[in-house]
Amino acid sequence: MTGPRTPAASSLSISDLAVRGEDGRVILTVPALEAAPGVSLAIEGPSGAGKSTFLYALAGLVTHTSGSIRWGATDLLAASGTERTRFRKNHLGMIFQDHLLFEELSPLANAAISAGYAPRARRRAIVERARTLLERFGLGDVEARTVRSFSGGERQRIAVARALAGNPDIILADEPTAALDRANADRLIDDLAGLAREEDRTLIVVSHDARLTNAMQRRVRIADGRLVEADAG
Ligand SMILES: Nc1ncnc2c1ncn2[C@@H]1O[C@H](COP(=O)(O)OP(=O)(O)OP(=O)(O)O)[C@@H](O)[C@H]1O
Repeated sequence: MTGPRTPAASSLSISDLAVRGEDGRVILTVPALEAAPGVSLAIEGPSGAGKSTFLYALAGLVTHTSGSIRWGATDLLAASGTERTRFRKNHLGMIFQDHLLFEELSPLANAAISAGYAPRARRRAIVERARTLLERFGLGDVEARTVRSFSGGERQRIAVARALAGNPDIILADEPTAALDRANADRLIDDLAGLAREEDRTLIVVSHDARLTNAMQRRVRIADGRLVEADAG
């Protein structure tokens, strides 16, 4: 028996999106954007163009919006605050510029933080996946030290492990390589792009790093607060 098909939560469809700032000024418009589940997509554009605003909008974290952002059957902008929170918990992994790690906790406790509010049956899997990801990212001492004593690059990788530990369908990342030297950036790109590809996750990154944007299947550009397709690949 097959029931009615619901679109995968990670298929994205945007129409007539406008985001306003606190002063009422429109800071971003996205006339239309469609992305299939499992795609990797780079968002490029000059500083102040609206890239971070777009990423926050995709996570349902902005107010003063009109139009629609659909992830599968969920219209994020029409959803209540509770529904948005639930959607984020169930489907999104976010890597934002300020990592907001808990300084007093170990890398493992940080990476597995979502286990604390996940259903009991999922907790062990989250902790184990967090541990596996930290190992894959080359981090030692994952329980012995607090994150305060880890370097910028290591903290970045802990933040990535945290975003991925809950097995999200959708990963949103804002300048994930910004604080890293070339070697660490390249390693993170391989890890992030590799995991997304192997596991068929939708990955959307904002970045000025050409190596990272070139590793994505599609690139779009935001210029003067408006999203335009740069390269449909
Ligand atoms: N809540 C807000 N109210 C008013 N203006 C805002 C608000 N949020 C962002 N802006 C403005 O909107 C513009 C886009 O900001 P955003 O952070 O999205 O740019 P960006 O492309 O990510 O830039 P960067 O590459 O420098 O991080 C900026 O001019 C910013 O000051």
